[in-house]
Amino acid sequence: MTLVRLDRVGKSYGRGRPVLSGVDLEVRGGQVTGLVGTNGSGKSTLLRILARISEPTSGSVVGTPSTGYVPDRFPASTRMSAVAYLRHLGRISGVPGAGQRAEALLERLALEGGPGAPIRRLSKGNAQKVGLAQALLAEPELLVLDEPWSGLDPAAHGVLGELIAEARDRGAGVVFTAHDERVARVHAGQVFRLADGVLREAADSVARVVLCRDGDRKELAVPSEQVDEVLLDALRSGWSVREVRR
Ligand SMILES: Nc1ncnc2c1ncn2[C@@H]1O[C@H](COP(=O)(O)OP(=O)(O)OP(=O)(O)O)[C@@H](O)[C@H]1O
Repeated sequence: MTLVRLDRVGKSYGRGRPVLSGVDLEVRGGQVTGLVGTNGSGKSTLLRILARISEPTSGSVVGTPSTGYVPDRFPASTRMSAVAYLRHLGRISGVPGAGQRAEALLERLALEGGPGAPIRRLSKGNAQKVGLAQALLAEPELLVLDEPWSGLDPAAHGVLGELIAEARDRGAGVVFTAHDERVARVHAGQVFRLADGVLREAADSVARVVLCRDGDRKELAVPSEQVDEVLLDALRSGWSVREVRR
């Protein structure tokens, strides 16, 4: 089911060159979409339009799913504790059992200081965890995550991957941005690259490499320009190359 669709979406700030020009994107339930692109290519702009926080200058956005949005930097300014803040948000938006759910999410993400930690004193990565818990609290139909991995430690990386997969499995649509295309490939069923205001499928920029060693087999998604380097490292470590799919 299509949750939201961008039709020929354009966005300009002031009189400068448009940041987005003619972007088409369909987000379906049960689908994870990754967006990659260089700094300033317009990824956050596109996510804000998807989350209906910002309006496009041209084109249209069709669909109004319930949405959880995590900005690239969570504004952690309140004196409240993480759990009290989330419980409060849950109460005003009518989420049943918000307190318990918030506590469970914060514990799962291993918030430093626990669910009772005051938000204002949190580090960037820990504040990001509160932002994630907030977005997930009401189990929205659409989850929009702006660079959700930035600032997270490896354990939280793993939990975030699980949370994205769980959202997908309950039928939510997930759209995230990432700087590392390999990270995007691991978590998304489809990956698009934003460049010069245009969105294109990034599928052909990644190769699948299948390696074998002593009965073990592993399959890697490798950016095309790094294939030679990865193969060389693998051969040096005693792996044999079974297949390279470009
Ligand atoms: N509110 C704004 N007013 C004016 N220009 C803006 C505004 N927001 C973004 N821009 C400009 O739009 C362009 C795209 O910014 P955006 O934040 O969407 O890129 P991004 O791909 O998310 O970048 P990064 O990877 O660095 O987070 C940049 O040139 C930025 O300066």
